Amino acid sequence: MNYPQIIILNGCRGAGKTSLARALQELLPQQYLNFSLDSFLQTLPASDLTSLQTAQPVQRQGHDLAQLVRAYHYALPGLLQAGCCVILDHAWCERIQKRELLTELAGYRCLLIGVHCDLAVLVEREAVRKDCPIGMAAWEYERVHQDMSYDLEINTMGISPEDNANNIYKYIQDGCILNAAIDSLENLIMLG
Ligand SMILES: Nc1ncnc2c1ncn2[C@@H]1O[C@H](COP(=O)(O)OP(=O)(O)OP(=O)(O)O)[C@@H](O)[C@H]1O
Repeated sequence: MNYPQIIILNGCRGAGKTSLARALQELLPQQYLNFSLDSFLQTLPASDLTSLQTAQPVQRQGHDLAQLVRAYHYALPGLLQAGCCVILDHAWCERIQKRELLTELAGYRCLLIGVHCDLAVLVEREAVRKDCPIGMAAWEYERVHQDMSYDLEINTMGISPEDNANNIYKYIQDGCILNAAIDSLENLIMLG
């Protein structure tokens, strides 16, 4: 089977991307690494990570969140060139970050998936978490799917991560069409 080299799950914080990524990793016969910005943030000094998660300024010299996001994107071709398959999850909200990600992935077989969930549910899920500032879900909700087109769109409400993973696997087994990453990149370049 012609598996995608990279599966991107783009959706708001709390939409269920990590749960879906884990279910998909278990289901797929091909091994995929689950790689997210959190994989990078976990390498920060613990107190800096706590500051980030509570929307406090990080005082330490050299801290640059935009640089970390760039590093996250730039690391991807290295993983793919080494032969790894990757499930990537994040809420890409800024046009420049969407363009940077998709530029790095041009030329790779990329399955781009939009992960949706109603705002009211996102706000409920956000309220019980301790690792992100309140209000981020609503901010992301307005931006995350802007200017993007997807190969596949899924909703995490009323359907389990395992069932959504099954639907994605079926899409891959049916010889999935992988046009959305390049279509989205062309659109983002045109928008400037
Ligand atoms: N399909 C689903 N149905 C119901 N609840 C779900 C579903 N998927 C995830 N959840 C719940 O929603 C919460 C957030 O899930 P998850 O961590 O997977 O989201 P996320 O999009 O990866 O968030 P983040 O971007 O912050 O890592 C968790 O409590 C999880 O149990």
